[in-house]
Amino acid sequence: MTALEEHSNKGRGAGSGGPDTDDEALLAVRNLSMSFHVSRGFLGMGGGMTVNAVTEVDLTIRRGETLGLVGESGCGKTTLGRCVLRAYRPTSGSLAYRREDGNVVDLARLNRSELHPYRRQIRTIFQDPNSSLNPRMTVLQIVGEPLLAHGLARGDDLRDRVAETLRLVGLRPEFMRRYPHAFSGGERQRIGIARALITQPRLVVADEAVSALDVSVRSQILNLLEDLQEQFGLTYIFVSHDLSVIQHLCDRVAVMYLGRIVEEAVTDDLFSRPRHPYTETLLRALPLPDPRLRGTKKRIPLRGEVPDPAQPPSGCTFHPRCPYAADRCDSAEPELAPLRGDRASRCHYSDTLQLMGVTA
Ligand SMILES: Nc1ncnc2c1ncn2[C@@H]1O[C@H](COP(=O)(O)OP(=O)(O)OP(=O)(O)O)[C@@H](O)[C@H]1O
Repeated sequence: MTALEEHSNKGRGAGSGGPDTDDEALLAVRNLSMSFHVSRGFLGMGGGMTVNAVTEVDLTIRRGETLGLVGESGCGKTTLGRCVLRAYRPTSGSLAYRREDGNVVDLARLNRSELHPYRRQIRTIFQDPNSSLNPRMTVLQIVGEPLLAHGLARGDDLRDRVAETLRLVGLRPEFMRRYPHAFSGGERQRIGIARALITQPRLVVADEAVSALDVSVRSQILNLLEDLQEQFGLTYIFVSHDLSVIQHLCDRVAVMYLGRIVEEAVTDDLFSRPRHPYTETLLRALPLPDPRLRGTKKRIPLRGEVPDPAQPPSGCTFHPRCPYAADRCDSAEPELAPLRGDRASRCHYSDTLQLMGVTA
């Protein structure tokens, strides 16, 4: 197998936000699964079990867009993000990444050295700016390190590029001599963003990138991310629990439940007309600042917990918590089926249910 796998780009449209032939697709995630083997009991003497953290995910990320990933804790958002970053090697499936020269390479099949050039193109912003920055490194070392690692700059050139990137994220270049403890949470997150952007990436995975910040700082960082996206044509995958952040920032949203995408839609459509019962209950369980949504229907809490992914329910995995579950739902597993209007839902009854709990 060669490092560069030309991808035939044929086929699967449903639930992928468009067919693979979409020239705007920067990354086409296809049939991607990631399982972990977990040992049980003292020194693993209780045997092992398999946790299917991500199951058969299809998702297309288009150039220049922000795709939101939402779902309760444990639904597989972080694992999916880490597969895209190739921090994990997926158990199966492909990650068809369109390179700058137009060729497509399957990142899922590359080994460590083959992945190296792509690591500067696909970067991450960490969640917690307090723990993700090495306290013993100066800002110059932290922000400049990826340039050194990729052999892109050194010496004065490196210093100049760090200064320029600090300016871009709203920090003074002279800050490069300081250590992380000298900065506030918001400033540290700006340092983390500078570190992610210094290699001029094309795709940025931001996993709960603003959730550790105060509300006022949060909106400044979100505005910064939007400005940087506009300036550099960045593509974002934005993972968040916070639906108001997702609603504000994202062009499209994919909702995950127990490792699978259960609904995908353009942000406004998803928030105003959810088509999967899980999306509807998520929206109705959480307070939303959008006045269009607030107070239109009463809030209902989500019933029960997310089931153990090592022992998922039969049929539709959401059926034990679904307010609309019917007989068929506990035996037959629904597909992620395309609906009208560039959206998809994994529910037997998406076409017939009146999920209008959110808007009047
Ligand atoms: N390294 C690992 N080893 C074993 N199980 C794991 C590992 N990482 C994640 N899991 C399991 O995979 C499932 C999905 O976890 P993941 O962290 O991706 O979900 P999440 O939606 O990002 O949750 P959160 O919002 O809490 O981060 C969970 O059941 C989790 O316990």
